[in-house]
Amino acid sequence: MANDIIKVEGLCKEIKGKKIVKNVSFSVKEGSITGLLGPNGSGKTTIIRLLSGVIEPSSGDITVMGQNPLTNGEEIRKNSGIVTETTSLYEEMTAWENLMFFSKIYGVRDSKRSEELLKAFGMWEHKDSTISTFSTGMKKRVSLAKALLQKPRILFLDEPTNGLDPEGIHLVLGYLKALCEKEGVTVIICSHVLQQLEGICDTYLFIKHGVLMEGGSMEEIEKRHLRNISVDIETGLTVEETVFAGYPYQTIRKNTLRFELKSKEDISPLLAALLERTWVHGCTLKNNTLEDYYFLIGGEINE
Ligand SMILES: Nc1ncnc2c1ncn2[C@@H]1O[C@H](COP(=O)(O)OP(=O)(O)OP(=O)(O)O)[C@@H](O)[C@H]1O
Repeated sequence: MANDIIKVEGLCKEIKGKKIVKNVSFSVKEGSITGLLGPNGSGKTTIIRLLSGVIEPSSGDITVMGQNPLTNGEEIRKNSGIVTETTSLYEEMTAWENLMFFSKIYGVRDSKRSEELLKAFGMWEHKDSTISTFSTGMKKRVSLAKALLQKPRILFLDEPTNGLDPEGIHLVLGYLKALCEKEGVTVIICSHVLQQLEGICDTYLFIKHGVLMEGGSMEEIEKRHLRNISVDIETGLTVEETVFAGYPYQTIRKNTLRFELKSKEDISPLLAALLERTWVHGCTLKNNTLEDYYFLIGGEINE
């Protein structure tokens, strides 16, 4: 079992009399990918800044890699990579020159690391082009390579997919997940676009108005919150009723019925009953996405 690389207990941050982070507690396992999810202004960036020691908490305890960010922020930042919304690359230098420049600053002697990272993020063939000629997505990939140069133990990513097209998001998150798994990097990734992180993170933390509403793996969240489920089934069933085999349904479109079930355990007997009668070509759960849970839990929270 991996150890906790980040521990946060009763964290509060007030800025100019406004409570931004409210009594937040969580821990992060080394080598895991954690998604900090919430709408604009919910406090995600503030939490990242508190963890990396850029700002001080009003109260509460934080331990990152066994250190207190307040007193050992420098040490934490030395062992972390960070990608914020601004790229922090030199626009008039090439991708390669940027990585060579930052390698020198970080004390990374072997240029093989830059080569390996540019290849991992699909940027090797563009290494000699200047950053100013790159699209947002290409800049983002070089920024990620830069953040990973010194083999950080923790990678903080603040909205890393902003400005990327759907294909770019898929590629960048895919590369990132593979690389971090290989190198055992712990990743904290902030996003307000919940669907993008579905399937990427080991743990999800839902933030709303500075409050941590829920935290856990997708399975844990599902177990705690999935009550009734909606399932769309593509089938040839044509009976003019609203209940089949004891399960209520409505017709969504030709050959697609939406069943309302009490639990996932109902899916197999329902499909078996349908298959006895006719064909079934597909079955999709409709209300178990991250976003569904976020809104379900957000609606339940009583601040
Ligand atoms: N230095 C500051 N002074 C005043 N208010 C601040 C400051 N920093 C953050 N805030 C406020 O704190 C709240 C949370 O901001 P934060 O940037 O942490 O949210 P976020 O969840 O990262 O949002 P986004 O998704 O837009 O990046 C916002 O209402 C913001 O206006």
